[in-house]
Amino acid sequence: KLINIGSSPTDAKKALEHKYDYIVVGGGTAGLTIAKRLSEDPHKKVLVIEAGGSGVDSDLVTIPENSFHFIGTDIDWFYTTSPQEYASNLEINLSSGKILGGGSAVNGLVWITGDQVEYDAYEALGSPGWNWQDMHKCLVKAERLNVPSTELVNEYGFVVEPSSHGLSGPVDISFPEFLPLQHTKLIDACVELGHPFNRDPYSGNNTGAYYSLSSQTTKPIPPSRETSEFAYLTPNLSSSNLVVLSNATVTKLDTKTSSKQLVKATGVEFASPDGTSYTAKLSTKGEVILSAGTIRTPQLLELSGIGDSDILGPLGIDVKLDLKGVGANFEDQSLTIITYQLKDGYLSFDALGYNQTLLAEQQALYENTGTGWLTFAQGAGDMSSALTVLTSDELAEAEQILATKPDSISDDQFELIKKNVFNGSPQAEYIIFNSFSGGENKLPNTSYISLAITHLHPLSRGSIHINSTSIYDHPIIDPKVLSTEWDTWFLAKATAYGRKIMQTKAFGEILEEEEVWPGANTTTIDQWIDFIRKTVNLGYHPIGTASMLPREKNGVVAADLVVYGTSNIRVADVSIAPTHISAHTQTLAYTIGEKAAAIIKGTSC
Ligand SMILES: Cc1cc2nc3c(=O)[nH]c(=O)nc-3n(C[C@H](O)[C@H](O)[C@H](O)COP(=O)(O)OP(=O)(O)OC[C@H]3O[C@@H](n4cnc5c(N)ncnc54)[C@H](O)[C@@H]3O)c2cc1C
Repeated sequence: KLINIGSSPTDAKKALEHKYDYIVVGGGTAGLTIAKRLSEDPHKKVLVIEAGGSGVDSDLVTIPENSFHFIGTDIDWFYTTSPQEYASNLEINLSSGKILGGGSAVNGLVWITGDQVEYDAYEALGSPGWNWQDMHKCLVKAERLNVPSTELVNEYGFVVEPSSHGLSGPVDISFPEFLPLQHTKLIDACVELGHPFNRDPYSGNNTGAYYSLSSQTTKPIPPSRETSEFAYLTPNLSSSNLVVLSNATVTKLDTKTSSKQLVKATGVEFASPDGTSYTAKLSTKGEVILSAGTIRTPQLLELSGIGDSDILGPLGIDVKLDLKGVGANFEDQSLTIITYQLKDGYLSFDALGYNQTLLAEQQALYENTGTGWLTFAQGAGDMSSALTVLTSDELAEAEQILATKPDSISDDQFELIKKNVFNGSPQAEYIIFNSFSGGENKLPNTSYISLAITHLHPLSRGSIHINSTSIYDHPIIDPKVLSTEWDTWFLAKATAYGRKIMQTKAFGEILEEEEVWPGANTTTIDQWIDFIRKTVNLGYHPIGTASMLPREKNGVVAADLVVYGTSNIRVADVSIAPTHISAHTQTLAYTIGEKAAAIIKGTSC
């Protein structure tokens, strides 16, 4: 049952007369996954409390090409970082979905998994059962692969290995019905430069150029973005033991300390949009599952008195549990953009802004036939290892830089990442943004494209901590982006290599020769570093603030996802990921949701 507490407070009050076996805080990607799976036991009552509303009737959500259009709207938490000391004091946008489905309702729809060694690292860092094999099974359980039609295969050359995917899970994944020429050119360009073409990047080896699936449906027409709401909640609205309260913002957990000196949650406090306070209660053996995402999960723990006493004490918060790792070990990938103008006769999505006839045509095509530009999702990319991006001289320089561990990161995380830099697993991702996505002096009525370059495994680690006792104040988000020599040097080199990709014969057919951004004057490593320090972005893939690590290594949860020092509080969202994967993170969120449910039920995926 879905109850909007803003419009149906009476129904909400009635639902709150019950005690729940599980209260899931946050109905986002992982949260709705775990809630649905837990509710499969008809004897368990499950309550989800979500700050946002439903995305069912929102074009911003359902139309695939609208991803990123949510930024600044009322379905965006609209965070920015604190001024970044090593990046020209930039306050970098880190928008996040405030809606049922969370990130899955607003993201870029890219559906991709990382390299096997990156998942195995979770186990190596101290969490038995968290490895590629087990985690991949959980992802497969979530997936419903739509095998591409012969027409799509013939038109774009899409390849997919069904054996790497689930065919009957709740989450529809498909190739987009339309892939712009500039995206297929990325694959041609990378192959021209000698990168491998990877037929099955979902096998645990994702290195090379590849076609990527996206989280969208194929039927009915028109295709829709797939979200955790549409996949896990909408088909199960009639389940009597699954209640979802929307437009309800959790303010803190109610806890007591048990005789064993463990903190025990007894319920959850939350508020409706008009400020009315409510309490949801747990049954005696009940559990709270925090799935509020990397930014809000540590905030809620801290507001509930669980966190670093040096941070909570000065704010006057009663410290229930001194847990230093809460909000620490925060990591995001870092991203730069270079921009080129398309030759006359070629169009990018910029044209939807200056050509109203084209926009109307594409809207009609989408509505009537389910094809065309509005079905767009990435569809193509390249994961490059350091061995591809760097010359042999540069690899020698990389060894020198990595001879010293920066203070930001733990010994074992550093050693794992360093090993992977030289063993050929991906360190940089290249994807096309099909519009003018970075730069100055944009000409009217002109189509551009940008190349987005992502450093997948930075060594910088930052933090997310509260600075007030109110849930409504954003926490301080400090990724410490580019704070290590490696992060700065490698991103600069990877960005310079991006220019090589854009200067291939493949792209020469469709791009004007002159680079629009940063432009031909940027050539030396110092100039590239200057460029990235002035323009760096984050990957919108924040992780790590409730890390699944040993407690003494800034861990917050153990392998069973129970918060250290508590008896019935678990975390299940991407904040538990201790280090990054070479991928976008929605597959990780669904994996965590499925695996967390299996752990709680005492089964496996
Ligand atoms: C702009 C953008 C683009 C992205 N692009 C891609 C992509 O193309 N491919 C990909 O794989 N990944 C992408 N990602 C990342 C991916 O979507 C996220 O990593 C993933 O969805 C996170 O899942 P989660 O369950 O950890 O958190 P979320 O899905 O963010 O869920 C957290 C939920 O908790 C709710 N919540 C928070 N605080 C409270 C509170 N106090 N009370 C009640 N509810 C609360 C939120 O509203 C939200 O619904 C993108 C993310 C963004 C923001």
